[in-house]
Amino acid sequence: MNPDIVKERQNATFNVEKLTNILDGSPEKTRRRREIESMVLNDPDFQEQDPNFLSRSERYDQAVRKSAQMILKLREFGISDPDEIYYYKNCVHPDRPEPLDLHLGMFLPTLLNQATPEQMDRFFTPAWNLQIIGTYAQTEMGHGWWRCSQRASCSATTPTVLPALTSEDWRPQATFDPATQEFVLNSPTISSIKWWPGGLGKTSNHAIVLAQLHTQGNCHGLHAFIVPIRDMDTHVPLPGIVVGDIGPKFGFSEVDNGFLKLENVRIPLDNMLMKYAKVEPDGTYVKPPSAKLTYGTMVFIRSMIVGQSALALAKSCTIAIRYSAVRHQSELKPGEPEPQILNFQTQQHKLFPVLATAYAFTFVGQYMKQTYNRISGDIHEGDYSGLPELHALSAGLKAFTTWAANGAIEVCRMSCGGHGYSRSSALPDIYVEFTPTCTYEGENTVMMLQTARYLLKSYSQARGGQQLQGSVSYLSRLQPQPVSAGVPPLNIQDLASLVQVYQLRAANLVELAATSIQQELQLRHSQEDAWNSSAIDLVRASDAGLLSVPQALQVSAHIKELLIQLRPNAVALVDAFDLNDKKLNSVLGRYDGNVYEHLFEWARHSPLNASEVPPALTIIVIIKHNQLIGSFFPRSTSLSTST
Ligand SMILES: CCCCCCCCCCCCCCCCCCCCCCCC(=O)SCCNC(=O)CCNC(=O)[C@H](O)C(C)(C)COP(=O)(O)OP(=O)(O)OC[C@H]1O[C@@H](n2cnc3c(N)ncnc32)[C@H](O)[C@@H]1OP(=O)(O)O
Ligand SMILES: Cc1cc2nc3c(=O)[nH]c(=O)nc-3n(C[C@H](O)[C@H](O)[C@H](O)COP(=O)(O)OP(=O)(O)OC[C@H]3O[C@@H](n4cnc5c(N)ncnc54)[C@H](O)[C@@H]3O)c2cc1C
Repeated sequence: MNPDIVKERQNATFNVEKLTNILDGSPEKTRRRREIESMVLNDPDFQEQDPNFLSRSERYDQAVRKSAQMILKLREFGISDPDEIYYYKNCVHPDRPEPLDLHLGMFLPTLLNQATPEQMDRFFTPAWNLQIIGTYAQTEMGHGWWRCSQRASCSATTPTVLPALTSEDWRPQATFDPATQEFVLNSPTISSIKWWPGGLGKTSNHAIVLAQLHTQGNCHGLHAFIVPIRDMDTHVPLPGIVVGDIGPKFGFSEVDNGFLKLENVRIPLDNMLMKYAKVEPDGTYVKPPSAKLTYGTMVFIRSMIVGQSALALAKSCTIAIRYSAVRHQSELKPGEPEPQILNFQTQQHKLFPVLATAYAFTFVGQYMKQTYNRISGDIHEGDYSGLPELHALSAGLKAFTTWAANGAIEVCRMSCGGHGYSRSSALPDIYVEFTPTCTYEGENTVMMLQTARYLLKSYSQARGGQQLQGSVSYLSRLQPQPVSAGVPPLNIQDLASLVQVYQLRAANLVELAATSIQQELQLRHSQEDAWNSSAIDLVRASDAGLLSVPQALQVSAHIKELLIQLRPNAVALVDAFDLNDKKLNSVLGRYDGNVYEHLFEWARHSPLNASEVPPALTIIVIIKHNQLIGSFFPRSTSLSTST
């Protein structure tokens, strides 16, 4: 154990185990989490080669092998609680998305939420047993954006009358053919080819495909269809299915994100998910109680991503803070030993806010999950009243927490200096695997605009005298104040006072956006144009804060005090996240702090070190021997035979 890190733990002023129990929810939950963790981490079937030293295809193969083992073990150990599945999966594939994520995270949940009992028997049971492997295909090459309900322009005609049609007409179509009781699915244009779905490229044999429903000559907007894409025995693509991998990406190397072109693919009537909307055998369309129910799985994942932001931050600051406790640099005072870099105020100012945010997001993630479970329970009982708030909250928190975490991971990486750039630190991987959360499940700006839409509606209800409930109740209670009204009193030591100032600021910003829309409406006479011209106000918090200059200085001084208070407990606070070394997989973030010897050991495994003279360098040796440089170089291929 590194002596610095031992000393850090001795100096801590609280019981780490108790805090871990609070983060987990209870001592029993901590015990169970550790039990699951040891099932995976001590299981030889999950041994792996360090993916940093593998090619993409090797990474994919290794991930598929581990995922298949995972499904067998989940079954063997009878693990079926979604939280426990999620936890088990995160231990099997720490920090890395894997080919079955979409199957577990979106295919199964969409069936649970939108399939009829008959469809549950036909699809969910085999999917749970991994006979059916599914993905969720919404995004297309030309559009990530969909409308859940029918628009007047939605048409089933061919592209000969292009000017009269909108982009929605060129999305994938599912046209009901009553003669055969089948839907015929087509991707009418290149841009309507499904693009991005995880596990689609090579792994899945079924896809939930989102397409425009056409029946009896009418278009009814976006609906979900279960489409078999590969033969269940041979895994070869079925007729009319053009499918494959979209190629290497920034990260997600283990995942076969794919493309899918549908060419007159026929599926039976009862492959449309019909818990809510229905098509009768004669083609009659039965409306769902709410068109937005089609988007239910996205709300589920958005809610889950809030907790993922917390986990990514917890990992990043554990690595950076432990490393900062064992790394020594420079001299604070001439002649004295080099201090731990964690003693530099600037290092604390980088890392302690990240630590605080990791804690805050952990609790926000728990709140989001509880809210999701409560409101989706109501929805299952037929009460849809909570849906708008759930949508606005999950969209807004998904965007806010992923943006914040995305930036903070990079702060942690840079705070580790050069070693943060090495893949051995794990920080580059955490970043590349996390950053697409800002894009997928709804691009963040688009999600913020959805939340803004809800806030503006709530604002106008509050101005109309309604008493609002839930997360927007502050809009009923607070009267937005013009900046000229002066600054509100603030006690920065008092949480209630801080919350009040935040609420007032939020109310002011909503008012600002509403005013902008009103002004734009007078100029542009179209609600949509006025909305777009006010989008910056809608999305971005304005620069006008509510604090006076002396208050802002007071905050700054208080932050410095807090840094000093936190310093002795910094390592203990990250220890409380209880991230096992194998799960963290970071040379810099090791629990024992023995960084340098393991950094050296790790580097020796680099494939480039497999031989002292890599084969490619033999050409240099040959060139040297023959003293062949300059004009001879282009003919070097024939030179190798000359020695
Ligand atoms: C027994 C065992 C059980 C086992 C279960 C298994 C569980 C196991 C769990 C274990 C988990 C394992 C691991 C999981 C890991 C998961 C990793 C996942 C990786 C994810 C990869 C990414 C996948 C994707 O990206 S999928 C594609 C996502 N795409 C999007 O998100 C597109 C975004 N676009 C949209 O949402 C829409 O197009 C939108 C909202 C931008 C515009 O739509 P529309 O035009 O219809 O809206 P508006 O006109 O603006 O509004 C109309 C109206 O509707 C309201 N509204 C919009 N959306 C919603 C919604 N979602 N819900 C409710 N309401 C909505 C909107 O507010 C408007 O309301 P008004 O009242 O009219 O104002
Ligand atoms: C790693 C990864 C995995 C994915 N997995 C899946 C999957 O499994 N299944 C699936 O269906 N999809 C998947 N996706 C696709 C993902 O859901 C989409 O990329 C995402 O919804 C964003 O859509 P887009 O790419 O069309 O972005 P765009 O909407 O084209 O966004 C580009 C820019 O335009 C701006 N913009 C767009 N619309 C508006 C607007 N109305 N107002 C203001 N600004 C706007 C955005 O803010 C952004 O800056 C995945 C994507 C990634 C990166």
